[in-house]
Amino acid sequence: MEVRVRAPGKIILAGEHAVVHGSAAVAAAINLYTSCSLRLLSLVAAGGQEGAGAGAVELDLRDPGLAFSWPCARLCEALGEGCGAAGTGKPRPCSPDQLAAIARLLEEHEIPDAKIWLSAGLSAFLFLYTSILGCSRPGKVVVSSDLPMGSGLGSSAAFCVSMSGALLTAAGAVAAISGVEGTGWELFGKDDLELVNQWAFQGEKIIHGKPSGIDNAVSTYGSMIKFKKGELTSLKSSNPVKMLITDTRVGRNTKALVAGVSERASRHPDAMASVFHAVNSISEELSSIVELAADDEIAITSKEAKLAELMEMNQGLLQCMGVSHSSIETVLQTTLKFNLVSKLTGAGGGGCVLTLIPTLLSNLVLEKVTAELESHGFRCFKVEVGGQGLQVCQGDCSCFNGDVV
Ligand SMILES: Nc1ncnc2c1ncn2[C@@H]1O[C@H](COP(=O)(O)OP(=O)(O)OP(=O)(O)O)[C@@H](O)[C@H]1O
Ligand SMILES: C[C@@](O)(CCO)CC(=O)[O-]
Ligand SMILES: [Mg+2]
Repeated sequence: MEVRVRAPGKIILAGEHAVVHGSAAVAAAINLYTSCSLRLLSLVAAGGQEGAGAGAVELDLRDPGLAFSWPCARLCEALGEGCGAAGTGKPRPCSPDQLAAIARLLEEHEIPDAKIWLSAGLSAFLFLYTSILGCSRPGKVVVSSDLPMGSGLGSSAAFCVSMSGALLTAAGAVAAISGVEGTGWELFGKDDLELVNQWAFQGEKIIHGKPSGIDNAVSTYGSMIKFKKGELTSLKSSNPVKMLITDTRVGRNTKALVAGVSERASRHPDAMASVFHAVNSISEELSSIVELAADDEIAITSKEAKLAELMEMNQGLLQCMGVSHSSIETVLQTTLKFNLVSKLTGAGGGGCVLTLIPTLLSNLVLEKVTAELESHGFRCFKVEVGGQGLQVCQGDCSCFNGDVV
């Protein structure tokens, strides 16, 4: 049996970091995906084969170009009781003992120093696989992604959502109920998505430490959402929101940035509470503006001007939180020369920056600003905003553009 799924990355239009402290945030899915294909090997076949791969859980990460294999017997021995297949039951968090056992399993593999940041993703993988399917189900998983990793576009969430979606489908805990017209993709129902989202959140906790849950929610459900304290409101954007994304290519780590903001909040509780409160107001206002129907050029221009101003204010507050970076400031200054407004997206500290592209902006100006940004060594791309969340294609599926097992 082979399952193929994909889960989107995201942009955050307003509210990152403050959302971890209870403020509202607005996020949307983008048309860049992490794809995951999973093939369960039958126990008989796996046991009957001798040599490498027999009776093992294998993971092939195409983008960093690394492959791993853990014999099922070793997983059972290391994880013992933490290893009951719970796929159909309520998602449970990774206990400290389980995490320590997973870390020991990873130490048995030589991960190159330059790719040590992958350990968090590998830990989430081992936790999700063994928690959902148990330790004695041999299988092979291949992951490939359009998303730059560790850049603010939700690569960790897309990884956890696609993995949870594939594993839960293989476990028979969830199943697609409808197709996306004109494509080979199928969608899950609300309850199934909720189960996937809860498992993915447990994976995100391993990677992020203290995630708000917004990234896994938008990757699971898609669309544009307002998210506050775990509660989700779907936003109907009446006009397309066009964003240019600039990847500064400055690597950073969400877990460390989130921890840094929390430390600043404990040093200056009153000041930071005011900052988070201001971000909450910005997200609330931005979410209502997104839903306003603008039918003519004047209305659209005025709507875009309001969105731009709110993004600019949010960027100022992100700077107050200490998560901007000189590369982000360079993007802001460059786009401002063209009267365009930008803000960081995701955890900041480098990574990606959003620039609002007004409907009336000429292609010529867009090309000029892109060329100037790229002259700094940054990478620009345009994305579609607000598409589908988790999708599955079972059987022989030509729509799957990831790598297959
Ligand atoms: N395709 C993948 N394969 C393996 N691990 C991945 C993959 N995508 C993400 N990860 C894991 O997630 C980590 C990056 O997560 P991190 O939260 O720091 O950045 P992000 O999710 O891209 O940005 P943000 O959280 O700001 O949106 C990587 O270091 C790796 O451990
Ligand atoms: C920085 C943060 O707010 C968004 C990361 O995309 C972290 C989170 O909400 O989990
Ligand atoms: Mg992340």
